[in-house]
Amino acid sequence: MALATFDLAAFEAAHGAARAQAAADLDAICRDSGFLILEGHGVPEAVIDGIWQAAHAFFAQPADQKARVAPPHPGAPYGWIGPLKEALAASKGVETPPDLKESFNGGPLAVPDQVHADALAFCYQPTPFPNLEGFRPAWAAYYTAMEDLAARIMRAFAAALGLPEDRFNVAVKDPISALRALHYPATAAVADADQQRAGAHTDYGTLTILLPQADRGGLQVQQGGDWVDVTAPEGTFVINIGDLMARWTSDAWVSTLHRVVAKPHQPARKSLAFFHQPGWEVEVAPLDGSDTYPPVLSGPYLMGKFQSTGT
Ligand SMILES: O=C(O)CCC(=O)C(=O)O
Ligand SMILES: [Fe+2]
Repeated sequence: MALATFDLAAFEAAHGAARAQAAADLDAICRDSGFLILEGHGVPEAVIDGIWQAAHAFFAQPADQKARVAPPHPGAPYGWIGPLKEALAASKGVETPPDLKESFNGGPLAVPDQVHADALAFCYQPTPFPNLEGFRPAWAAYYTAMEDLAARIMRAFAAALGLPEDRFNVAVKDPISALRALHYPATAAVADADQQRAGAHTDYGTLTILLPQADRGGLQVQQGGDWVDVTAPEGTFVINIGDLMARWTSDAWVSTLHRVVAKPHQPARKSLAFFHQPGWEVEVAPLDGSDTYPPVLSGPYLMGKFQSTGT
């Protein structure tokens, strides 16, 4: 499926009717598919090359090395989550075999001055970084670039919803976003129909910035009951709406079901997913004042979702 494209730099540079048109186009995409290709993102190539190098070097290590940065206790969110440890479909209440993947996960780079004790015990746990030369600076540079990009997209989202462009500023202050490097090993000769590389799920937060490995397919989005293949041209990101944006917009915007399909004899694939999540205590309630969804607090909501997927 060719996803619709949104040029962020062009939106930011536009004035008057052109800006309103770009915002209306973005609104239509978010109502229709909830997935888009982002151009004009401005993330330097060196930052992207750096994180790819770091991810390749990390996953190439033997399992016992990777295990040194496993989450320090059950339920801790960051570090290396080894193969067959997570089933994303479980977040939708669907029982499947575990996903065919491993991941390295990291949280906010700094702890703000005043944080809730639960936040400190969950999303502000330190990320256990591997002892690989260059890994940590490359990770931090990419994480920072993603935070900045997410804040810019949230301004465009506000415009698309006909709100003041700073409407989500409070949500992007002290965000508790997570960056996840994913590795899906090459698949075997036989695939179990129920087992995917990442089971069908929606993302939990406001928006996800995904960078799939070029020339490796597998990401599929559900459209009209069918699974449709998605690819991203090199130099772009795939952006999708998460559940919090659907809650905020009373389902006017869609948090679309997606998965990474497993088929026999696939080569290994990697991706980088940045999950933007408002600050721990940000309340998300329908912007139209309706009772489509009860209000939730960003942090506890995320924690509940996260805990549903561990095996
Ligand atoms: O690897 C991908 O392309 C998508 C991963 C994904 O959807 C997720 O981790 O939430
Ligand atoms: Fe996802």
